[in-house]
Amino acid sequence: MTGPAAVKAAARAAAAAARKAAHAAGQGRAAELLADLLARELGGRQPGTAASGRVLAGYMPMRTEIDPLPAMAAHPGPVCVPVIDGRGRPLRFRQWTPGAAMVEGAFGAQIPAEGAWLEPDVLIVPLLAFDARGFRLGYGGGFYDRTLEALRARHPVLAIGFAFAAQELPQVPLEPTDQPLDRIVTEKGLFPL
Ligand SMILES: Nc1nc2c(c(=O)[nH]1)N(C=O)[C@@H](CNc1ccc(C(=O)N[C@@H](CCC(=O)O)C(=O)O)cc1)CN2
Ligand SMILES: Nc1ncnc2c1ncn2[C@@H]1O[C@H](COP(=O)(O)OP(=O)(O)OP(=O)(O)O)[C@@H](O)[C@H]1O
Repeated sequence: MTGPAAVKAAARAAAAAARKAAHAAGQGRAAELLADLLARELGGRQPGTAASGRVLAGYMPMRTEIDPLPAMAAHPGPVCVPVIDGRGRPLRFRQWTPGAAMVEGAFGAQIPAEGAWLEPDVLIVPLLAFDARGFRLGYGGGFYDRTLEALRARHPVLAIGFAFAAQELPQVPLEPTDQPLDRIVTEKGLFPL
């Protein structure tokens, strides 16, 4: 392997180690800070407010990812989580509620056993590393890049990276297909982009 893919693979290994150490130290009030940002950006957290009309995509935390579940549970509108539809394809999203029956999906992620397929306009995006330009490094499937590209071609999208502060890199290695994040939230609060 040469070129950007090899550079990304090396960055992934270092980022995974940094995330593991941060995860062991705990995420503090990170999920509450994320819920606060969502309420601020989307306009409230009560049923009947503007936020209840917005479809939020979260994720089921795997490995040492920071846990967004409390922020997902606090969203007043529909919430969904990613489902892999095949290599080289954008993610699909299935409705999730706290306590929904889950099964193991591709690559070890938990996915809802049943439920409506939804199109999110706000996404909490998992990552291995991020930088101050808003670029991210994931597990290398290109799933979120393809997904954000497709969603952004259809309607405005708010993509919020959620991570430990220790996952910041000076510059994430880039490829032309990388889609930037609109916001990044860590356990220290909203990260200035
Ligand atoms: N919580 C969570 N759910 C998610 C994602 C995520 O990043 N986090 N995804 C975001 O895309 C999708 C899952 N994508 C994944 C892609 C690759 C690997 C993985 O284990 N990759 C191997 C290398 C595999 C290979 O190259 O063949 C590895 O990292 O060791 C895991 C998940 C959908 N659901
Ligand atoms: N929209 C796209 N169209 C075609 N190829 C793409 C697209 N987005 C990403 N790719 C390709 O997918 C591969 C993996 O992308 P990348 O390394 O950016 O994944 P990642 O962002 O780390 O993973 P993920 O988004 O799944 O968490 C790269 O070779 C990239 O060129």
